Amino acid sequence: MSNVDRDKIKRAVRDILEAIGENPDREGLIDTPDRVARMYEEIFSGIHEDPKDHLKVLFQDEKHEEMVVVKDISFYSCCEHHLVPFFGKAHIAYIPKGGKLTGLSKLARVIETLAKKPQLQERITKDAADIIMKELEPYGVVVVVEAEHMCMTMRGVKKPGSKTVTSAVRGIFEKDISSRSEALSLINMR
Ligand SMILES: Nc1nc2c(ncn2[C@@H]2O[C@H](COP(=O)(O)OP(=O)(O)OP(=O)(O)O)[C@@H](O)[C@H]2O)c(=O)[nH]1
Ligand SMILES: [Zn+2]
Repeated sequence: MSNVDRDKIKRAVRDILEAIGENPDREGLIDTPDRVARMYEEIFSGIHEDPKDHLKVLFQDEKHEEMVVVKDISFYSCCEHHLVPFFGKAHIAYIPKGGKLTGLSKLARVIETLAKKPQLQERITKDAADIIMKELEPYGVVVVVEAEHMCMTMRGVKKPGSKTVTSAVRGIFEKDISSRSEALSLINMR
């Protein structure tokens, strides 16, 4: 059972097409409201998921207490101000504690779930760091997100190629400058 009211989206998209002066009944647009409804259901599916549910997979027997970095996690999200895409890469470094090591893909899944709703880049960054801290209770976590916002490139201020970089630093990384530098250099290593 879907949580999305597809018929309501279809009606709204038809209204928008009319409002911009298009003919929603012309051949090329006739199925567009339905396509947009299905697309919204897909790209906003994170509204109905809890990102922390991905972090229940733990490898408790592995006593790995060294840094783990998953970088270049590509994501697509939608800016909550204009409902146009912003997209880029997220990088996560954490130091697991007490056997709370999670599956690598689960870190990417946290980003994926957070991205699939109307969002702010800062909120994805901060929420990912806070959820990992709460669920995995690691020594620390660093999340860096770099993205291009289409509301700044295709319209408005029109600055194609401009990138926004946000970071959230938690736990040991807040105070231990050498650990933080190691995490950031691993993230920046190409
Ligand atoms: N902090 C933050 N701002 C964002 C994000 N995505 C879009 N924005 C900004 O949200 C702001 C909305 O500004 P408004 O003045 O209300 O809207 P606007 O008239 O369309 O603004 P312009 O984009 O400057 O034309 C813009 O500065 C966008 O660049 C984001 O993820 N984080
Ligand atoms: Zn925007």
